[in-house]
Amino acid sequence: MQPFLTPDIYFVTGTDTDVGKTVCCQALLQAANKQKLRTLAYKPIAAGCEQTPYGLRNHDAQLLQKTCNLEVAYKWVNPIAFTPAIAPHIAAQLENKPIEQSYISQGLERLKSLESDLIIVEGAGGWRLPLSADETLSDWVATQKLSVILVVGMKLGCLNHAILTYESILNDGLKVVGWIANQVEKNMPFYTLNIEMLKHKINAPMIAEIPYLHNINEQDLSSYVYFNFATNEMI
Ligand SMILES: Nc1ncnc2c1ncn2[C@@H]1O[C@H](COP(=O)(O)OP(=O)(O)OP(=O)(O)O)[C@@H](O)[C@H]1O
Ligand SMILES: C[C@H](N)[C@H](N)CCCCCC(=O)O
Ligand SMILES: [Mg+2]
Repeated sequence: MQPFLTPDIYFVTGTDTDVGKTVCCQALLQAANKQKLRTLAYKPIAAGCEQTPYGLRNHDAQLLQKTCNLEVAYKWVNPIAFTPAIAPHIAAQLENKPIEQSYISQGLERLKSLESDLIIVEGAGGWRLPLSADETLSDWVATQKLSVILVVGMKLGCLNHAILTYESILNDGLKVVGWIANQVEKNMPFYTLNIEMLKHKINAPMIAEIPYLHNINEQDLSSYVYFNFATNEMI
């Protein structure tokens, strides 16, 4: 019998909230699915949920749940859900449900217990997302020693945000395995010069470049990903 190998796990962060982390997680999962890997997704914390007969549901988490190719219950993809679309630590305070790092870890362990090749973990907000007055989601990523993928939402101001985020991840002792240029604007002025500066500042490959597309969450984005998850090499 083949031994059960542990999956590769990537934590996907972004230069801010709303920069396309979910879109990029979908693209990465679609690429890995085409590469015949068994994929899972984890969105440990989601703020901005709808009440349904089955419980709270977050749109990002539902998209990730349907994009990965192993079937798992919603709760396994998104264990911590808050109704208001606000900073999660504030939602946690309002609802008197503190965000425990151990609970986030348990959720990841549960996914790791399934036979998969790849787990894509989507953060919430940007790198230093507070979980409480004293803890951030990046603390949890550091305890798990996860490899990080940085999504840059290509718009004016992204250079500063990308460089600060990249430096923080390295200072936290973690590896940035790659970054993604996500075109959140149809025509960013001097797009190519911005990409050049990011390539100069970030010592990791640009593993995907996603164009601006309508109905992007419904599209197959796998061809915009230049990373082979089976070999961990650029295509
Ligand atoms: N390349 C793109 N082309 C067109 N629209 C995009 C693109 N990338 C993202 N969007 C749109 O921008 C919005 C934000 O994207 P997304 O939800 O993926 O961001 P996020 O970083 O995951 O946000 P959050 O912090 O809430 O998780 C969505 O409406 C999404 O459809
Ligand atoms: C509600 C939103 N879409 C995200 N899920 C949460 C973003 C929190 C950002 C917190 C902050 O850095 O100010
Ligand atoms: Mg998202």
